[in-house]
Amino acid sequence: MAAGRHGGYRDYEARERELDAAEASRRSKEQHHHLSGRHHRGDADPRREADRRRDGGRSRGGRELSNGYGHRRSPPPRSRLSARVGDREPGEVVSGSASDDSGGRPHRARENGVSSSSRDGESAAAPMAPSPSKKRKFSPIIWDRDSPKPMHSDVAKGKKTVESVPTELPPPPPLPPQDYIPERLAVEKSPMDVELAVAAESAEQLQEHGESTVMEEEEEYSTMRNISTSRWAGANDDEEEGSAQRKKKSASPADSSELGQRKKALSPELGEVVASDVSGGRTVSRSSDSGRLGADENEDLEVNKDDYMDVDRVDAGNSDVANHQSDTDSEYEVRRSETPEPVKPPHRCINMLQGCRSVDEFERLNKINEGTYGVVYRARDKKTGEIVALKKVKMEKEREGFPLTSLREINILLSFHHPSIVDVKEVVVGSSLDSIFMVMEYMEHDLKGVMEAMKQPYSQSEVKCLMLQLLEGVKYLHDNWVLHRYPQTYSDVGCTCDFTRDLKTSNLLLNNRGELKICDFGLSRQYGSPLKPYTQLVVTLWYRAPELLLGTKEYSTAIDMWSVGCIMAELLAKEPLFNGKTEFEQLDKIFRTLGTPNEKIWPGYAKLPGVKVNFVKQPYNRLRDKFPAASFSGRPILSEAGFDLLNSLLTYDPDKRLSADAALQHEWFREVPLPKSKDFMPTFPALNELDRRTKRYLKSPDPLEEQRLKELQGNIGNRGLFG
Ligand SMILES: Nc1ncnc2c1ncn2[C@@H]1O[C@H](COP(=O)(O)OP(=O)(O)OP(=O)(O)O)[C@@H](O)[C@H]1O
Repeated sequence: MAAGRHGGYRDYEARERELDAAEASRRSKEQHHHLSGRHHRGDADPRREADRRRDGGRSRGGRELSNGYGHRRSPPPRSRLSARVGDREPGEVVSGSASDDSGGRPHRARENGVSSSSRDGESAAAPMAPSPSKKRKFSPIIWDRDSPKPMHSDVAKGKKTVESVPTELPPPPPLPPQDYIPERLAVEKSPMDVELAVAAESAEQLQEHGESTVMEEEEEYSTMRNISTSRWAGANDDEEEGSAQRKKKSASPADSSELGQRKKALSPELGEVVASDVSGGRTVSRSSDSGRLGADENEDLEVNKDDYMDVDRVDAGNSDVANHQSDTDSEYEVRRSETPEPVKPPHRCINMLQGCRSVDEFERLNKINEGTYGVVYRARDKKTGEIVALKKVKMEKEREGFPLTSLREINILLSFHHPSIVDVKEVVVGSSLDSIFMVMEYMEHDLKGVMEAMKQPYSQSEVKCLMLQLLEGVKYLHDNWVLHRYPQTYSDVGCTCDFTRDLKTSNLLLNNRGELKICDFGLSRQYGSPLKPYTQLVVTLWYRAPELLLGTKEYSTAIDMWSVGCIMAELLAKEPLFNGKTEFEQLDKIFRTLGTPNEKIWPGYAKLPGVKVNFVKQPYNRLRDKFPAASFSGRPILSEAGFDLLNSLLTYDPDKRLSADAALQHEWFREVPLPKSKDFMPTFPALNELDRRTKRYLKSPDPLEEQRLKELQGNIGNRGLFG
């Protein structure tokens, strides 16, 4: 069994298997259905078909290279591959010993516009014509779209800007049914469509939470918060929601300036507050320079047009609307009348008027981990008995109140529903209202911890199972991505906001049902600059895309795909692919493996701010050396298709890097060994249920830790290490 292979947890897993036998068999069928459904879905679903076409045929069956050059799935004729070593371009793949291992068959691999050649330089592919049809899909949703011009900032200097204007309208994001928005309002509503409101009543209600001590003992961050007087406008309040949505409908982004002003009042941006009087349905718009709810939020504040966040709303449930924003109202009306009115599913949101629950309603079980930006606890909901993860969001130095943008982001997270995304169930407040906690579904492990505990790397079929789930989650985030443009003065924002920066193994959570879920996709960044974490923990650079390391001012969802490539390599090898300690070292490691990029394989490279002349000059891509097709040296083996996927994810030019959608269609997932069913994925003792000190011992046993563990065992009683 795989479990045995992964660290001797056979008994544990066997117990698990026994208990879950019936359930496992059911899920096995579902999984089978899912996989076969994937095949059929692609053919049956016209939108997916359209996506595939837009991806430039990169999906299986005649797909092209993500680096912009034509590519054949089967090895091309020898004549096309033949070239001398000296003909190789920098960044070119140099296949390793695998070439020999595989009987002299020339390896086809590619990187940055050049196909691979055999290691001895027998062959190298000539670049083929670039495919103009391959464009990275941009987010359907843009914040601050009305900005007169893109705002730039220097990432390397601590300022950052996301500047992405969609070159084409993407298909509507596949929102889950929970997020359904009534047809009439579809053009306006999106998961990102959030309103913040302030009501005097909420202050009183939240004050009733009283004193709490449960989660607070370790907290050092005690500043005045004004969340007690804030709320999200009527998401659960049907009556109010209805009226708010009607107003929103009339406040389309494309509407007149007058409507724009009204919309502004309804959809606050940084620092803007909408106060709602539920009883009277009164809505008052406010704004604050600080971007926070202040104690004096009852004062009417002037609406500043520049502060206004313009959300380009796209409704997932209405692809016509999403894809044809230029349609006239009448055309839209016609389409609406043709579409039957679906039943509105339950919509999860927080009504701050009713107040957030108090953290007192949870019993703390143990501290799971402390991330860079927040502490995560395992806790039990006293009311339901449900085990959850509570993430306390640090708000050190947030003296001016709770950042409004954070509330907006919380609502975004609450609206996300996907099997590969950790569910954020609700937000609860600390006793003194100076802290907030996100209540998340609890996951037993994170991938980083699991890989540290494993004796051997995951098998290829296990990696495929994990990669499929990861890619599904990333695709979901990208389909629902919010593009932000940050105000020129970074300090005006005091926070960053994106859903793309933090794909790394510690943010990939696993449970003992073989499920992988992405956590921490941006919220915590609301509370501080990513370059200035609250703790002194080192922010890992291992998964960071080269364009970010080189200080690009513009980046896209492609940065996540680079991280996905790094994670795939790490899953296969059980060690990080590029583990630099500094940005320079990180780039150096990347260049030594993939070759030093140049203008030819990465147009625009030379103009990137961080490009230095003293980078290592490595003319070839040596990635294949690390993942040969056959190996007697203990290196992880990877088939041609697998290497093709890995190399496509680790393509230098972000525009040519494989998208999540295209990656999901990659032939590697369809060749043997097939992806393992989740039900047969290895399981592990739930380290997250243990005290961190115990965890530390299990990860790296040493005499000192052993002693500490013995002491600790006195505290955990008869429960045993694995509970
Ligand atoms: N829902 C959850 N269930 C179980 N453990 C979790 C959950 N969410 C987070 N964790 C644990 O807490 C750790 C830190 O969480 P998270 O990444 O959200 O915090 P962070 O402050 O953003 O840290 P970083 O920026 O370093 O990733 C994770 O690596 C994981 O071990």
